[in-house]
Amino acid sequence: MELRFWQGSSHRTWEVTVLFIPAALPTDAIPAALHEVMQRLAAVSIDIAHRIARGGIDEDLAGARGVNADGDGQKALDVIADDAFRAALQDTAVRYYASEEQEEAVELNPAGTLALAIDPLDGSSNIDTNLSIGTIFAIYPAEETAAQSFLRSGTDLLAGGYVIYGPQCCLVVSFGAGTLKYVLDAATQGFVLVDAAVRVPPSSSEFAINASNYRHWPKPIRAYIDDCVAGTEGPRGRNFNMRWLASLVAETHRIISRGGVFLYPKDDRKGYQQGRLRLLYECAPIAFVITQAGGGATDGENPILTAAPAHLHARTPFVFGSSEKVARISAYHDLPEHETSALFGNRGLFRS
Ligand SMILES: O=P(O)(O)OC[C@H]1O[C@](O)(COP(=O)(O)O)[C@@H](O)[C@@H]1O
Ligand SMILES: [Mg+2]
Ligand SMILES: [Mg+2]
Repeated sequence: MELRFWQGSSHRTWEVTVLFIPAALPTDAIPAALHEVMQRLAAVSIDIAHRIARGGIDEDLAGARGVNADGDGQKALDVIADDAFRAALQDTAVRYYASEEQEEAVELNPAGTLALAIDPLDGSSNIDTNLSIGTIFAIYPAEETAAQSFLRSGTDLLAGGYVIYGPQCCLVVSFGAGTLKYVLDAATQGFVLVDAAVRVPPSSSEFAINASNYRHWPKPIRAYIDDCVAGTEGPRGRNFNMRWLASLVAETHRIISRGGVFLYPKDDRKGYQQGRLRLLYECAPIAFVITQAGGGATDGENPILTAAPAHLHARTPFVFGSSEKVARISAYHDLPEHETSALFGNRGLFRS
């Protein structure tokens, strides 16, 4: 079945076509109130996976477009994905749709009971590099206004998840009772549930951070990374490995698969006082998936899931991954300042 939508706004009007595969996602493990919405999300993401695989053949998905509400440059696929999800959710139970690519939330169905927040395309800087990119989504109960629906803590989430467009296309989602992993079967063009109880390994030797910002980080973050980099010669007494993909979904998927920790701290660059990642569209749903899989997710000090965004595009420092590593990074934040200033040696963490 092919669904066609006309998508219009002050600066763009075009047709959005989604090849809608009715049984894109088995719904046995999904709460009934979310069946239709999850089916639509799955159908659109299968379509996006196809377009990514054909990128450069008949369209340039990485071409520059406008600038979004946050001042980030948009690429063609950012806009295509946003339009496709919004159009496909129009006649569903979604009352409010809030997207990283749009300044305000839009009301899709005044009678709807759900509010959906989305990062339609995460990791945009990798669209033309053939590395994994993704979509992140969060579903809340709809309240009277969009603000009431979205400016709340992640503890109210009905669902949080992501789709990764990589060598495999996977959907990883939690409905509040554990984390589920589905893999797209290329033969049937449907997702197959492959793990109904995803668990993040509690410990690991890998950390992920954009180390080019080292000089801008707060002291506890520098101290933690200093101690990892010092390896066997430092206070941790063992070696670590570093990864940085610049694609939050891809980092999440690696951590879900084999553990590790991801850090995007606040730093002293202009515009990064609260880090880079958005609480509503990125951090809350990823934190939901990770904590439901036994991992940890904080802003360095406090749980991400207890924080409510002050506005739709609010950012937050973000640390998540294996529970032991997230707890250790929180402990670095509790050290007295003189201990995070010193290189190696005498941190209270290592005296006992
Ligand atoms: O380029 P930086 O500063 O390392 O930031 C990388 C981060 O930015 C992001 O690309 C932000 O997401 P968008 O691509 O949706 O804007 C994350 O996926 C990634 O973790
Ligand atoms: Mg993103
Ligand atoms: Mg994005």
